[in-house]
Formats: sequence, C-alpha cells, structure tokens
Amino acid sequence: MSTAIIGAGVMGETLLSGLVRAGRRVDELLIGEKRAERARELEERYGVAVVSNRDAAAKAETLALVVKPQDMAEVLEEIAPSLRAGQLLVSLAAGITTSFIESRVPDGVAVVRVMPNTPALVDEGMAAISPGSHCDESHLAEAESLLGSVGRVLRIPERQQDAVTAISGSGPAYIFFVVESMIEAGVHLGLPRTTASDLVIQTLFGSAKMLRETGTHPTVLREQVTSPGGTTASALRELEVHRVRAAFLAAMEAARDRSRQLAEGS
Ligand SMILES: NC(=O)C1=CN([C@@H]2O[C@H](COP(=O)(O)OP(=O)(O)OC[C@H]3O[C@@H](n4cnc5c(N)ncnc54)[C@H](O)[C@@H]3O)[C@@H](O)[C@H]2O)C=CC1
Ligand SMILES: O=C(O)[C@@H]1CCC=N1
Repeated sequence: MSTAIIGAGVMGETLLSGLVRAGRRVDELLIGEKRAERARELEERYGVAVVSNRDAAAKAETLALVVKPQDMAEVLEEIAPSLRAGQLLVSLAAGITTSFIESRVPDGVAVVRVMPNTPALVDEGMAAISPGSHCDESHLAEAESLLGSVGRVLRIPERQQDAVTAISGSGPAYIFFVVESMIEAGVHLGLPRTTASDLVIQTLFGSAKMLRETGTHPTVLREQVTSPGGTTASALRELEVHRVRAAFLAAMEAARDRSRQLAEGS
C-alpha cells in the first residue's frame, strides 16, 4: 500500500519523517514536490522517490495533500484525471473544506480533512480529523494511522476545524512566542541568554507534564504557584493589566476567521 505526500515543505516533511520513524518502508512512499531543489534535498535525506503529482495520484492508494490552501485548487486540477474511486485524499491544509475537494475530484474518492501541528516532528503532534461525505470507517482509520504515527489524533465534526486550527494548528507558534518573550525578559533581568533559555524551556516542559500527568485544572495549578502577597501574584496582576487573556481571545478569533477566509481562496 503506497502513500504519497504532495507538497513537502515544513508540514509535508514533518509527516514524511514521522512515517519513516514509525517504520514505513521508504519504497512505499512517494513525494510530489514542485521545487526541484527541495525535491533533491528530500531524495538525499530520506532516499524517497520524488515523482510528478500525476504519477503519485496514479500509483498511491492514499495521498496526503500538504500544499498551501492557496495552491490546493491547482493541485486538485492537476491530479483529478489520475484519481479513481476508492482512493483516499487526506488534506492537511488550513481552511480547505472536504466539499471543496470533493467537488474537484472523481466521485467515490474519499476525503479526510486534518489539522495537524509541528510538534509531530518529535512525535508529540496533535491532529484533529474529520470525514468527508464519502468516507467510511476504514478511511478514517487510515488517516488516524497516518497521523497517529506522529502523535495524538482526535475525531471531530468538520464545523469545528477552523476553531481547532486556531488552537492546536497555530498554537505552537503562540507558545514559542511566549517562550521567546520570557527568555528576553530574563535577559532584561540580567541573566545570561543560555541560562534564561534553559530555565524557560524546562519550566515549560515541566508545566506541560504536570498538566497532562496530574489532569488537574490549570486554574488550580496556577493557584498553587501563587503565594498570597508573593511574587507570582505581582506578575499575574501585570499580565491582567496588559490584557493578555483578552489578547489570546482576539488572536484566536483572528486565526479562526483567517482559516474561514482561506476556504474562499484569499
Ligand atoms: N506549518 C504548520 O505548522 C502547519 C501547516 N498546515 C498546513 O500545511 C500546509 C503546508 O504548510 P507548510 O508546510 O507550512 O508550507 P510550505 O510552504 O513549507 O510547504 C508547501 C510545499 O508545497 C509545495 N508545493 C506548492 N505547490 C505545489 C504543487 N503544485 N505540487 C507539489 N508541491 C507543491 C511547495 O514547494 C512547498 O514545499 C498548508 O496548507 C498549511 O495550512 C497545517 C497545520 C500546521
Ligand atoms: O499558519 C498557518 O496558516 C498554518 C495552519 C496552522 C498552522 N500553520
């Protein structure tokens, strides 16, 4: 059973490397990639075959579509003549709906929409998957196995995908932004950059592990750190004064709205 990845940029390579780590045979993987230099790089790095999108569509049973939303219509136009009923298209593109894809491919081609994220690179990804209208359990299971090789997978109704994109799809960027900000603040407080960086990264890792392993609500965990009249209370007051909570709400609404716009091709 061969699987093709069309579009091997950041997310395409993340998926490819995860499949290889999970033990998928390289001769069962195909890549379609527009940039010749990038194609060569991946051939050298993974020993994987880079073929035309049409060949990938003709040969693979499952195709992961990992191009930008703005390039999706062009790719579908290119591969549609080579597709046949029974194949599975797994789209990882933000905003693009299953109906957008289904209306551009032959009847009987199954479509699953996925929102992955980059922590998949270290097998700690979070992916949300939704079935299109011609999907059965075997298609969902195949998409689950594809994304399950690089992290957790959740099945959700497609109407939730834009909100999911704003949380877990874009989410790693918010976390990295907070990390950058805390390191920079540490430098302002007089710490060497490497010390500040070590402190922030381990604090993030430890906090994430506490959330996952204790299952305790984040409010309770935050209260445990906040001694009455202490340092944390002083810091948190500043975050409230600077409306960080409201900023997250506005930021994530903007991401959700942008995901909706991408579906319209802008
Ligand atoms: N980067 C991320 O964190 C996430 C990205 N995504 C989705 O993944 C998709 C790809 O995003 P990135 O990897 O960040 O972008 P990217 O720009 O790094 O990768 C896109 C790749 O597609 C290739 N490409 C463009 N047109 C092509 C065509 N006609 N045939 C073959 N290859 C073609 C480009 O050369 C490029 O290598 C997007 O739809 C995005 O919404 C989803 C979740 C997270
Ligand atoms: O920024 C983007 O559009 C993509 C989708 C989610 C994360 N990266």
